[in-house]
Amino acid sequence: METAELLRLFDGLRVADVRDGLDWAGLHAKGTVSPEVKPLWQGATMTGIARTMRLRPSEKAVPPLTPEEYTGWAGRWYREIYPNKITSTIQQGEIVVIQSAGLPVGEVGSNNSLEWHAAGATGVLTSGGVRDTDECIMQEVPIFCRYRAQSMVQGRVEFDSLQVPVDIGGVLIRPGDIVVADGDGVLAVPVEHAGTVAKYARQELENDMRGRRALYEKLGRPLDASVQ
Ligand SMILES: O=C([O-])CC(=O)C(=O)O
Ligand SMILES: [Mg+2]
Repeated sequence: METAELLRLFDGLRVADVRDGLDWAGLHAKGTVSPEVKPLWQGATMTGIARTMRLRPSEKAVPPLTPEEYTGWAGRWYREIYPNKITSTIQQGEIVVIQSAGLPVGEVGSNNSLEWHAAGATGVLTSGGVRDTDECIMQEVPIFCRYRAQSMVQGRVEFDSLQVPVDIGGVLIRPGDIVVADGDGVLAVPVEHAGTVAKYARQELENDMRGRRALYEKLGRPLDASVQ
């Protein structure tokens, strides 16, 4: 299925609906990412196609360096050990999905998340840390992460690979799978089940909208986008 068609199928579906769709498709045990992975800011939502990157902890020793030497050494780390291979590969409607090295490091920050967004990514999902969080929140790129962090990557994290299956909060996410995230957390739909899952998720959403719309009317409450 084409990206545009997949995105159309999942357009407007809440995490709760997609969870139900997975159940209806017999996938009770699949999809739900650990609730430790949360939106960085209240109101963040995103739906997109996974473009994955795996990072790994480094065991390279940091040599004794003067601050002047450190500038060059850190720059080399970003060129040689942690090269930015992902930005130029991003397609419109994708979500950058990062299997973190799992260290107290901000592998995602206000700069790279905005760069990925400018390249077409709808949002960012990481099993690890984010830094520059106040700016990330101000920039309003949807980011879902496990924790906040402070450190840069040099001396700590190495690039491993692009477009490999990754583990995000106990869920295997493969390149091309559909990621849906909102205030209820994150889930991933295996792409081969996308049609069935979206169909029953849509049925759940429409039933729910009808039910809540009737309650809105009974309460004399003005209708909003969630019920029409
Ligand atoms: O420099 C990094 O690797 C992460 C970061 O702070 C940013 O992208 O803003
Ligand atoms: Mg930064």
